[in-house]
Amino acid sequence: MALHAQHLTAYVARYYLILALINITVGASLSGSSNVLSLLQPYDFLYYSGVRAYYGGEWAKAAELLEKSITTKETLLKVRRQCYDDCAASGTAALSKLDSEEGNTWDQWALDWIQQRAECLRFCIGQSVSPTGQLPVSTDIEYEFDTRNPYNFLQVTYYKLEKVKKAASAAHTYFVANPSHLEMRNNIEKYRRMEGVSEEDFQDREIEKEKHWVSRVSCGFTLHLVHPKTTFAVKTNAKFNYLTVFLVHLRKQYVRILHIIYFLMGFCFLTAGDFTGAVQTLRSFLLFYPSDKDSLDNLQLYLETLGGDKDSHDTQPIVRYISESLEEKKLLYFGVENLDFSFTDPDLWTPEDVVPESIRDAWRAEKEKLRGAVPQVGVTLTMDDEALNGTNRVVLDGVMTEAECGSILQLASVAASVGDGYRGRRSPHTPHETFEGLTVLRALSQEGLVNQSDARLLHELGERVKTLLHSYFRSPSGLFISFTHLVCRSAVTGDQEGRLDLSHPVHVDNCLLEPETKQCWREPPAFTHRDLSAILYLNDNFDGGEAFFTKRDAKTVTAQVKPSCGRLLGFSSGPVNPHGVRAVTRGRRCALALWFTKEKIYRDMVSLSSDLFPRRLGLLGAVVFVDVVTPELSPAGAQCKSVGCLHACAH
Ligand SMILES: O=C(O)CCC(=O)C(=O)O
Ligand SMILES: [Fe+2]
Repeated sequence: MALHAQHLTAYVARYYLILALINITVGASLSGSSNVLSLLQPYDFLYYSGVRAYYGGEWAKAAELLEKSITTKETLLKVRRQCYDDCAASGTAALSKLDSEEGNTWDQWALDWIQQRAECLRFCIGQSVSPTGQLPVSTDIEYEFDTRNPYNFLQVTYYKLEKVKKAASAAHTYFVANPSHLEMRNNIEKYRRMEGVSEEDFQDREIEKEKHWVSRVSCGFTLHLVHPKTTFAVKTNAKFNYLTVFLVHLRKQYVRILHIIYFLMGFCFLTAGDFTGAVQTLRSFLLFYPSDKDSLDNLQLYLETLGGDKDSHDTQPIVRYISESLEEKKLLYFGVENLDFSFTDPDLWTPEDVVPESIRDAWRAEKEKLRGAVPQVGVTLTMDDEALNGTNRVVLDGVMTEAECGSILQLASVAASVGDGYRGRRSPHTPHETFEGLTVLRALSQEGLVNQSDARLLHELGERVKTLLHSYFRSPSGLFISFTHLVCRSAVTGDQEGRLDLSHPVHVDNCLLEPETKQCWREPPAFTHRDLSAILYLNDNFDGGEAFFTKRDAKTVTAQVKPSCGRLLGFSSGPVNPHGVRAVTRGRRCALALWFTKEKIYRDMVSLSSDLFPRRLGLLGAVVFVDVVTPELSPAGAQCKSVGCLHACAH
């Protein structure tokens, strides 16, 4: 448990601070209220106290406090959910006004709705949770609980208390989330051999909570958006428009969210067969992006399906909002042009003719900067789980433009060195194809050779894919880019006759698949930290090369995907998704493979910030040894792919 000694030092200062806070709060509240002690206490405080007892060898106390921290965290979540449900109705009177009110007052009613709901939530949560318990916990604590570290402490604690059944269960719970933890694996083996321990004791205590890890955006009537700093709900009816506009109005970064909302909303309405809703959503989207071709085509299609336009959309308040906003902007730009007034337009949708000609160039440049931050316009869902006949799989189209595919293909031909990424082997998977790979790091380090804006695009694509998959799979925890690899496979001309092999054999991205036993071993040399896989395809001018999924036998094909520019195949990296690539029998197939992790220590430092590229390059020169090897090819212990293991690899 040397690991914890490091963590502990970091906690000490915060621990005393929290302790002081608790004393103050409890002391103060006690004088005013008698039941304050029955309120939920901060679970981080309980955890720190438990860890302290652990290091003091006070095993019974440690067990009690650690358990309490776990149950308190759980209860806190339940309370929040319950309050959220209980408060769903509050403020709806204000909400109903949105439809009937004329003029400018709709945003006040929207604000009213949000405020009433917030007040209801605050009151409701305050009934069960102490004021300090309501404070957000530090990211360290989140990390501890996300990685199930409390169970690591509990395992030893129960062992010391000679409660081996509980120890076995804690060990197993920890191991499920940390399958490469060899020490815990050994411990589990030891527990297995112990008298009084049976197979049923190896219970995953977190299984109920984890079940909700990946769930689809349901097409209910309220869309819950969880932003790192805010949680809010958007009604998927006419009022939806008010809210999004209101949010855009509030903060420009919500523009990013707006795209995702519209994307998901359109999809939701469609799957629910509500074409009127889909038309409304599209119309709203087109107000911001009037020339988005796909949306215009879709609108046409939906209207045909509906048999004409029944609603007069001019009466929609969002239309009024836009026209009023544009009038305001005209005035503001007049001020910028004539009165030495400064105004930064947060909206990407402002039409050019609103901006005076004399400042249009500067305005365009500014807008371009903003545009880089926008994840996606015009992305469509092509295949979901059902179409792909499996679990946690998706195909999205329109993720890249033709021009972007062209830039990355160009980058591949200039910079990719033969065999790079697979230990210099020209043909790591099959002798009938040559293989070229380029890592982001290499792209950046080839200054002069590689156009830096292309290299930057490579990085931005990673962020774009992350945003899309994160929202599609609705992972509550953060996702980090773990590795980005630009890969081209070329058929060797004259060597394709009678070919029966694959371009990439069937494998699972985060464990070692053993088709005979249908087991998948989540252990090195597999890249066990990978949680989500994504392949962003760049071209289709080749023969063969379809990606496919199989059952665990690695033989029974369950779905197939044909690559094309801007098509994104996303799937969870685990054993539900064995996959491979069919032989490329003519031409060159290029794709950007990306892997994402929930584990911060495995994040790709190169991908952290495009702004930091030049500075990081120097820093990261030492990480050039980063090498990509496929799970089935890499020798045991050859993994050194993140700064997390830099120390181990450096010497
Ligand atoms: O290129 C593809 O379609 C899949 C590649 C793949 O599975 C991998 O690199 O792990
Ligand atoms: Fe793969």
